[in-house]
Amino acid sequence: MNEFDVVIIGAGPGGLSLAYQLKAQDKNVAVVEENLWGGTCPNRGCDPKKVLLAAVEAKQHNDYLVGKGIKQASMINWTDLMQFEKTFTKDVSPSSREGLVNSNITVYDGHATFIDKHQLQIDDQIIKSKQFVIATGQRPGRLSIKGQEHLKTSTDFLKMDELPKSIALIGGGYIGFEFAAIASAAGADVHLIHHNDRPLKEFPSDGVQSLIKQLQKKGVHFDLNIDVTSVDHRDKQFRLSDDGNFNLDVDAVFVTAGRQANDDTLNLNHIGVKTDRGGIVVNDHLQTDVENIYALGDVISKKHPKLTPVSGFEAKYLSKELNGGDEPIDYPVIPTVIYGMPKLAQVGISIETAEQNPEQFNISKLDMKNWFSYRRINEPVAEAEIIHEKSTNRIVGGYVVSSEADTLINYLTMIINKQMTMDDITNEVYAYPTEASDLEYL
Ligand SMILES: Cc1cc2nc3c(=O)[nH]c(=O)nc-3n(C[C@H](O)[C@H](O)[C@H](O)COP(=O)(O)OP(=O)(O)OC[C@H]3O[C@@H](n4cnc5c(N)ncnc54)[C@H](O)[C@@H]3O)c2cc1C
Ligand SMILES: NC(=O)c1ccc[n+]([C@@H]2O[C@H](COP(=O)([O-])OP(=O)(O)OC[C@H]3O[C@@H](n4cnc5c(N)ncnc54)[C@H](O)[C@@H]3O)[C@@H](O)[C@H]2O)c1
Repeated sequence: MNEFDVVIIGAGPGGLSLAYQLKAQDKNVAVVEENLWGGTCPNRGCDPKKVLLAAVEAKQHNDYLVGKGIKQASMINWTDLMQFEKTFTKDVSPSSREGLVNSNITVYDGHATFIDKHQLQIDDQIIKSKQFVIATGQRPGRLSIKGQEHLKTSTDFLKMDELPKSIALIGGGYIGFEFAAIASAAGADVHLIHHNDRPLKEFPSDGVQSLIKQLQKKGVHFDLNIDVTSVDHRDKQFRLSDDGNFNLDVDAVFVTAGRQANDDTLNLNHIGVKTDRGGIVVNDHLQTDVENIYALGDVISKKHPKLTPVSGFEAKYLSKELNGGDEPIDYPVIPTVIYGMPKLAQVGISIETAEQNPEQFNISKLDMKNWFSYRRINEPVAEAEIIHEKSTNRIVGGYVVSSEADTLINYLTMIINKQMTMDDITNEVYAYPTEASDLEYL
């Protein structure tokens, strides 16, 4: 029987990053993966999505300047775009696996389940380890409704060779908004269906309203307060209905109503690892209720967003923790972005908190549309709200809606984490004219 110091279950960004860091400490490490090596982000998540978005960004930047130096609006060819996307995804799994093998990290292909706290079953093999790290991520959630077998997932969306003429997305979260922006720019008639009137509830409502307005201008239909209860397949189309008068016929339906932690097929209850609705329960050392078993990334139940760099941060933390560290994990502020054209990004203290504490915080509302950076590209919307702490004159939070929101939010993240004051920011010299040289106006 093979015995290891640490076995990592799941070869996503979190598990892979940890494996290399532990190997660099001379630990005897194995990684188990049941599906594609590299995990969600590079195979069926962030990266293929952002390749599709490249065409959307190029199209929109072109179209903003029609009549201002550009002759005509451009069109996306979905088939070509998808072929380009596949050049990014096709080698990820073999090369991720090969990278581990070349670094003398043992790899196992198969589904892992625990026999006890020191033994793992992988199909018909059993391996032993002093410690385990569960890094099994999440999978697309399903909807228990009539005709649920007709619902496609985000994984299906990111590999479809042809773009359906009409698409429904059920669930107004990150994935629903991003796919709506991509599919509508590529020419599909898109319906985003949400069960209440507050999609993207973790984002500030003014920012969400601006984003919705822009997507509506591009033809996206928002069907709010609709609880879809059935999907019928008829005449090559799918009819979505609720228990009232809502009926919609489309060519394809995708469920984008949340993701489900991969914690339910590892035999965790049997060995005493606790889970809740959000995933595996860990303490502030990322340790489960079983002392030699840790967990990281999307599979854990946490208040922090489930994102690739957060899994990476937790992997870095665990590489120290499993090497004798004993500090609790201390997360920096984490930026979140809804990609599209425009993008919606936020970081730090929420607008809601700032509004509830006016003695502590100032909120500046900025309409940036006429700033040189945005006028130059003739961008129809560029706005932000920035929160300053009165006592220190420091930026502590904010959100941005614009095509450059991701760049600006990363600057804000650094400014907040490094506790820079407005004087610190304006004392730097930045390349001009750029989003960085705009920082002095915040
Ligand atoms: C459509 C989409 C777009 C996204 N876009 C972004 C983005 O723009 N930016 C961002 O930061 N994040 C984005 N995310 C989220 C990001 O992909 C995840 O946060 C990240 O992949 C989590 O990494 P992880 O290592 O925790 O888990 P994962 O990447 O999910 O990896 C877990 C791995 O464990 C394997 N596994 C599961 N169970 C077992 C088992 N029992 N035995 C063996 N192996 C097992 C799985 O097959 C998988 O490969 C997106 C996600 C999706 C779905
Ligand atoms: N840009 C990024 O960083 C990015 C992009 C995509 C995904 N992700 C990650 O993946 C996770 C999952 O994304 P997601 O969009 O699937 O989930 P989500 O949790 O962000 O959003 C799901 C939405 O669907 C709604 N919903 C639930 N049930 C519904 C129903 N029956 N009908 C209509 N609406 C319903 C929920 O209220 C919620 O607003 C995100 O939380 C994030 O961690 C990140």
